Amino acid sequence: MSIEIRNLNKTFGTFPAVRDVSLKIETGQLVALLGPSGSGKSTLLRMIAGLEKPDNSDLIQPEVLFEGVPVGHKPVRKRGVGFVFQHYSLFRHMTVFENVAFGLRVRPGKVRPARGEIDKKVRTLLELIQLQSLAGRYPHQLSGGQRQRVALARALAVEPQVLLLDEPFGALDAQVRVDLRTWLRKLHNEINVTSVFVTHDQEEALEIADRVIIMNKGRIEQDGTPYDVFHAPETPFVMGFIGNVNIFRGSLNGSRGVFGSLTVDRQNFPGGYPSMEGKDVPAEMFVRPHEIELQEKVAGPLSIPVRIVRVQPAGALVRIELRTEKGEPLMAEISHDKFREDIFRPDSLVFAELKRARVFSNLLHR
Ligand SMILES: Nc1ncnc2c1ncn2[C@@H]1O[C@H](COP(=O)(O)OP(=O)(O)OP(=O)(O)O)[C@@H](O)[C@H]1O
Repeated sequence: MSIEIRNLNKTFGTFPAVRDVSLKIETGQLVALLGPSGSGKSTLLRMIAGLEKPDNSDLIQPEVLFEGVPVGHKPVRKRGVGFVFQHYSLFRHMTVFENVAFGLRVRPGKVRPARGEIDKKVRTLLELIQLQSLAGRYPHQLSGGQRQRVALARALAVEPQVLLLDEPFGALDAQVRVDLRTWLRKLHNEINVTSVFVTHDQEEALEIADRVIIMNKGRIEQDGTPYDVFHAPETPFVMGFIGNVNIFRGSLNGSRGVFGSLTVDRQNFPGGYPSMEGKDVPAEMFVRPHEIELQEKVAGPLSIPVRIVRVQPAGALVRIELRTEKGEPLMAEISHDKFREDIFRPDSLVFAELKRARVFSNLLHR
């Protein structure tokens, strides 16, 4: 089922938690709402669910449509939505099996499946979440990750048209989160229910979502594939929020930018550069650590002399902490192969060549 929302706003008192959000989600997509704490993700999700009413006035007429049909007037239980929350409380006095069966058993007589059918369905779901062998256990006899899987099976039992997940793995420890997100992606490939999940964990969003919607201060900053938001960030906020980044503050004078001791020219700039006229326009240059190459000699116009402060070789890439002549910190990441080739000793002087950088003018994006 597709989801479309138009002109959603939500103000709490005078505080605008969600501002003018419109978007369309295709059937079967797995979409992540990603943003820092307080950016409005949960509020947006709750409005899609019907748990929160969007602002409505003569000027703003919000709409939530499922498969093109407005559902704004429908209460939560009639929207065909399945939920999984961070602290989803399973019924403590019910077994795993009974928890999953619950939503079907409480259906009114006319639409309640027969007992045998419910049993069959629950068994299929337990198989799907790979907990068949724990059907008779009670929630307190499960790990946190197992409990969240049961919560998901319980949400799926009533065959929701849309699945909404609010930080579903937020309360779990790091390794369990990693396992569960791989598992959730696989599960989604099998069942293909249109799903929206809220997270503040960028790795989680980039790894499992088809599409990532980045929110900041109640607005959508960027809406794109994981590849796009990582490699082609459209705003300084997205550039700084996704992945690690070095930021150089400076200014633009037409086609020339000055960032500390570095002067760059739009003509031979390896990355995005805003085209704008004007003098001394405040700007920021963003460089990812893996887009810096370290050399013994100066190499090209985007080469800065730096001193090595510290080397952290424990990881997929070697992280090298640097300091510019002006004392500004800079972080580079190089491969272990490269690290073996050259001599990178703390305190030695090398040149950091910016292989790719992106300039954003503060005026254009604020
Ligand atoms: N019922 C409420 N009453 C007043 N303010 C609220 C209410 N619900 C949310 N807010 C405020 O709205 C803003 C957005 O909250 P929301 O929970 O949507 O953010 P979020 O991006 O999901 O954050 P988090 O990741 O911390 O859950 C926050 O500043 C929050 O304090």
